[in-house]
Amino acid sequence: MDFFMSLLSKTAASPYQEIESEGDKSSDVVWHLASVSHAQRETANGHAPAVLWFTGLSGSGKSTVANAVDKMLHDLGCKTYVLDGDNVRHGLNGDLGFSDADRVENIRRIGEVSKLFVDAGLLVSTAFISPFVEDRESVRAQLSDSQHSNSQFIEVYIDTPIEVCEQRDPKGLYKKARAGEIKNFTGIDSAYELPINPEVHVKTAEQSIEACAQQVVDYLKCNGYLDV
Ligand SMILES: Nc1ncnc2c1ncn2[C@@H]1O[C@H](COP(=O)(O)OS(=O)(=O)O)[C@@H](OP(=O)(O)O)[C@H]1O
Ligand SMILES: Nc1ncnc2c1ncn2[C@@H]1O[C@H](COP(=O)(O)OP(=O)(O)O)[C@@H](O)[C@H]1O
Repeated sequence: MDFFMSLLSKTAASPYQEIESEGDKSSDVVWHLASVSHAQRETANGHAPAVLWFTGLSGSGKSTVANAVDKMLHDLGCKTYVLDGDNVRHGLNGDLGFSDADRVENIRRIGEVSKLFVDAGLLVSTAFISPFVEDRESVRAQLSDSQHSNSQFIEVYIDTPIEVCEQRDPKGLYKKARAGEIKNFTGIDSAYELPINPEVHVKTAEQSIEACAQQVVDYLKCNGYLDV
């Protein structure tokens, strides 16, 4: 450690940057600047980083379309990853349930994780109901203070009528919710706030899974994300 510190002290710029403390948080926490720049990562990857933020009801098709998009982008040579509600709730967010407060915390943590993936240069797809406008906009705001010309937050509204979701019912959850066995179920006794101006609006009841995924990839192509 001493060896590295002495090396660092010989370099012109310090890799440490003080950050303003919020409230009573410790001001002893400093930000360590990265030695590989965002531009270097973009050049190496051949694409810009971003989060494709899929939002929609349970059964709307978030996971299905997100994974289809992930496969298409991977096949194009992009660095990608999918963060899925069902998986993340087993690990990182295993302590959270489905009250409004827990959903807010769920999305806050996913927002932070997404930001790290974007910082690492990836095209990350997230598949969470994320029912509240304020929380989605908060993640958007966190990803807007970058040096990139393109926005790093792309909201993908998976728009599927609840009747269709309920008919699909891939996990049998609507049936349980209607029977009163699951409380606070989104669209039944818990709110879903519609996206106001999503970058991509996908109607899964009107087109195939492949066409839905292609619509998202086309957005990236048309907006310069894949042309670095
Ligand atoms: N009460 C209730 N309401 C909604 N969904 C429920 C509930 N209980 C369990 N599940 C299952 O959890 C998945 C949703 O988790 P998310 O993390 O995406 O939810 S949220 O964004 O915090 O609202 C959701 O997955 P998807 O079907 O993939 O959306 C369900 O499988
Ligand atoms: N065009 C489509 N887009 C996405 N999913 C579709 C489509 N048509 C049918 N489905 C089916 O709907 C279900 C969606 O489930 P899932 O992707 O788990 O939704 P969510 O992640 O939103 O809960 C899957 O069984 C999928 O095969």
